[in-house]
Amino acid sequence: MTSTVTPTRPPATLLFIFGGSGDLNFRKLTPALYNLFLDGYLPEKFEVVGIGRSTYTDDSFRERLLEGIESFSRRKNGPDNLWATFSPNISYLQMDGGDAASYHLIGDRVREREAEWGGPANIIFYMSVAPQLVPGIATNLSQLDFCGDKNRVRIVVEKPFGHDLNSARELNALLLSRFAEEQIYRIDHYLGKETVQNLLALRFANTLFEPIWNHNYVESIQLTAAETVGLEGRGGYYEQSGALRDMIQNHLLQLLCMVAMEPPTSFEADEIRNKKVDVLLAMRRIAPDQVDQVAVRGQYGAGEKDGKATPAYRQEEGVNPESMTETYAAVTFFCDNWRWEGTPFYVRTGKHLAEKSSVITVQFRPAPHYAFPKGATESWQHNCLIISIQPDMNIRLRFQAKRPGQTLAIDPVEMEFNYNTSFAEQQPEAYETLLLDVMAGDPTLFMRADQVDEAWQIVMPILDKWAADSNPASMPTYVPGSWGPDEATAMIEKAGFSWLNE
Ligand SMILES: NC(=O)C1=CN([C@@H]2O[C@H](COP(=O)(O)OP(=O)(O)OC[C@H]3O[C@@H](n4cnc5c(N)ncnc54)[C@H](OP(=O)(O)O)[C@@H]3O)[C@@H](O)[C@H]2O)C=CC1
Ligand SMILES: O=C1O[C@H](COP(=O)(O)O)[C@@H](O)[C@H](O)[C@H]1O
Repeated sequence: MTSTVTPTRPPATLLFIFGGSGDLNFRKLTPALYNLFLDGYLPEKFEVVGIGRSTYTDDSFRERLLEGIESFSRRKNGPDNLWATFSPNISYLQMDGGDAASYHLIGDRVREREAEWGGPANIIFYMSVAPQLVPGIATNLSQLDFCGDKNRVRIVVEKPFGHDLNSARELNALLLSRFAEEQIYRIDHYLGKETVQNLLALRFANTLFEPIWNHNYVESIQLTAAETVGLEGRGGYYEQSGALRDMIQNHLLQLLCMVAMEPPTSFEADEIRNKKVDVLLAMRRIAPDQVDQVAVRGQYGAGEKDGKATPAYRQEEGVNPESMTETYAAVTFFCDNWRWEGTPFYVRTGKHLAEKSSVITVQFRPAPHYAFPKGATESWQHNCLIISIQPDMNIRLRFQAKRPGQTLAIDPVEMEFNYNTSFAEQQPEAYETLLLDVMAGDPTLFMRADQVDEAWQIVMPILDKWAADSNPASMPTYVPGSWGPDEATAMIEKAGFSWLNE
């Protein structure tokens, strides 16, 4: 989060990307770095070193990265082929992250560059590799004599952060035995999205909402992250993960924290993170015998898209034909504190759903009394604040208005704020914001160890209950292109609500 008004350029930075030859760097990291360069945010002295076992020369590596930019960057190559100016700052280091003996190559590179730049630089190690490689790489890095320097050495750890509470604790313990907490940047890319950061502005830069932002006025809150895509070739990963681990334990619980947190007294990283972790600490723990009442899972069945048959999840490549991995999850959470006691938070996510849509809907209570004549309120709907995170980026306030004419009738209408019409600026990608924050040493939008731990504690009873069920017939299914399994509808309707597909 850019806590200063205009970010100053970070100091000289040497960024090593373990997994430089991988998909994440190709699709997200280098495009983000290049956009930062185009916008003038990168340090004047800057180098990226991609690391992997594959064979590349510096030139062939740069060529591959340019392909990624042409395919995936919001700006492509940009004006005047500035890639030709930027790409000499990129090089490739062929090494195996598990081979401790080769880490002197990193030490050599740091010393060379610092000698050339005339002083110490920020050194960032981005772990864009499978999670099982992270402990070994972190251990090997920590042997380098400069890695204890808290002021200028940082490591960035990609998701998934652990597979469950125990493995997350082990990973945190390992990292914290080698690096200080302030050196560890645990990425949750949702927190880098503009519309997610705007939740803080919406809530804490306005007086309008705060008086009614509590259980007295808010009847329920829904958080949805619906995707139309399926596995996109990540069957091997997803089969070990599932919707609850992949999206709810991290992204959606982080969003919930931003919606539910108390006002911070400052924008200091730990102040924001303390307020967020307070929400997690207050969340009602789910007893094993309550799981079926508050959580629903599902798997997509076979379907059709654009006139072509699509396979059921269990027929996807890399997926067990009797898989018990959920591609949809919906959970009812409660936050037991003064502000939110009794207000349910309905959270859901899934693959192959009807729409790509991440949206937060705050539904307010009805007025205590409607004095209008009978029939006038037939079209009445709840007052709602609908916060669209993506792909639409807008905030809508739904309220009632009198329909013009001599008959007294009220209809729901909306006021809308839309990023595209209100602001001329382009939206930076989440990874642009997050990479700039790492370079600037601002951890506000990154997860602290205690946040990760609490989030795992909250979902573990559900994961344990689901893991204990090995009967393939017990997994609810849903039609691709729908809004999920009927069981999810039943869960929310039993409580007197319905899913809002806004
Ligand atoms: N791709 C995405 O969109 C997203 C990915 N992530 C996370 O980012 C991380 C990377 O994902 P992704 O890029 O998709 O994975 P890939 O499988 O595409 O890339 C893995 C990378 O790890 C490198 N690697 C593997 N073994 C070693 C080793 N022993 N030493 C050095 N490098 C090694 C590979 O390089 P080589 O084979 O050359 O050694 C490759 O560059 C994962 O944790 C993933 O969960 C998170 C969110 C989104
Ligand atoms: O972390 C992940 O997020 C993506 C969805 O991200 P978005 O920015 O497109 O909403 C999801 O597809 C993926 O499974 C998950 O690992």
